[in-house]
Amino acid sequence: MADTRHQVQSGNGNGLTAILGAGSLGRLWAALLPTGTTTFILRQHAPEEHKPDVTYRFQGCHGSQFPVTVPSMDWTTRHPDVLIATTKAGDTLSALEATLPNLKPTVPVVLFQNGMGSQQAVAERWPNRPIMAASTTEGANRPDNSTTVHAGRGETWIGALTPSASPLVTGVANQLKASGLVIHEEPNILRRLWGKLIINAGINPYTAILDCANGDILDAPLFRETIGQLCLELAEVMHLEGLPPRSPEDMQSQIEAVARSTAKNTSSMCSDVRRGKPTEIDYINGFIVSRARAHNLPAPVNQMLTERVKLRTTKLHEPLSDSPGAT
Ligand SMILES: NC(=O)C1=CN([C@@H]2O[C@H](COP(=O)(O)OP(=O)(O)OC[C@H]3O[C@@H](n4cnc5c(N)ncnc54)[C@H](OP(=O)(O)O)[C@@H]3O)[C@@H](O)[C@H]2O)C=CC1
Ligand SMILES: CC(C)(CO)C(=O)C(=O)O
Repeated sequence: MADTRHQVQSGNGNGLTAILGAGSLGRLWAALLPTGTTTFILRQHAPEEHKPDVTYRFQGCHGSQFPVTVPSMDWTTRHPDVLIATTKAGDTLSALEATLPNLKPTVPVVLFQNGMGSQQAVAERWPNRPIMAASTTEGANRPDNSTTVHAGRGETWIGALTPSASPLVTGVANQLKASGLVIHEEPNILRRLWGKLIINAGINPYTAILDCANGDILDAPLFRETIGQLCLELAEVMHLEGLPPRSPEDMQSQIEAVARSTAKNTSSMCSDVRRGKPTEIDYINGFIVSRARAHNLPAPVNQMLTERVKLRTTKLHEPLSDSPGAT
């Protein structure tokens, strides 16, 4: 008899995971899930356009390396049991708009974005679909186009965002556990996402503005002079959003502890700015500003950090006034 423990109840029972977003995190999952059980959903171009396999070298946490080849999705022959969305927060809604018409309405969708706001937008757009969110502390990056590195082992929590997702969380968690990564079912995923949001709000913008590694923010005057007020703003907004009380001092200690324990890391936001990519600031500090505004509350430090990160992204792309050809 077939072992169905790792199969999601609503799917086709083939254990196929479709990954929307063939970036660092998507490639991490594709490398670690069993060979032949993943497929990448690439950007939609012309329907008849041939989409190639995605090939790269994967480097595990302890330096082991192996080649990975993942076929791109062919909707005419393949039907996934789970779709995991590993696009950036700002791309997720439009990527799903293009993809979900192909996906059976009972197939669970798991959102892996950092920050907040994109998950709610997806759950509100498709309230009858089984939508879940995941919060992960795994770390992956791509030093070049053909290499994906598992930079740090972490854990992943998965929980339901829409009512029809609740009975499917165990099946999805079991399917993803075949990767060997640590997965937990999370009954209160929004609380878990807020927990990560606090860390990202207190580290990422500082590293992006100061163009430095996580640990280097700790002695920087910008951080020292504003982190107390930032945590006060976070505590006020979380209180008004009905989350369990957290003291600003406790949040600050946690932010500083993570900055110390990841001292040599380049944060995702600093890395985005350096590469000239859009950042997720609107879903981190920008999200706090918009929730504060909804409660008629000012959030000046979150606002200032959001503006300065945006300025930094724009500035990097402006031609220098003394560059050749500038007018
Ligand atoms: N990397 C990590 O360690 C972690 C990442 N996360 C979160 O996971 C999310 C993804 O991060 P990460 O993998 O680093 O980001 P990447 O930028 O490396 O990957 C995102 C991928 O999505 C692709 N994409 C964008 N739009 C579409 C679309 N419409 N259809 C198909 N593919 C699309 C991008 O393609 P293209 O390059 O062509 O734009 C890119 O390959 C982020 O929200 C991040 O915060 C969370 C925890 C850890
Ligand atoms: C925790 C932290 C800051 C680690 O670098 C992170 O999640 C990120 O870079 O986005």
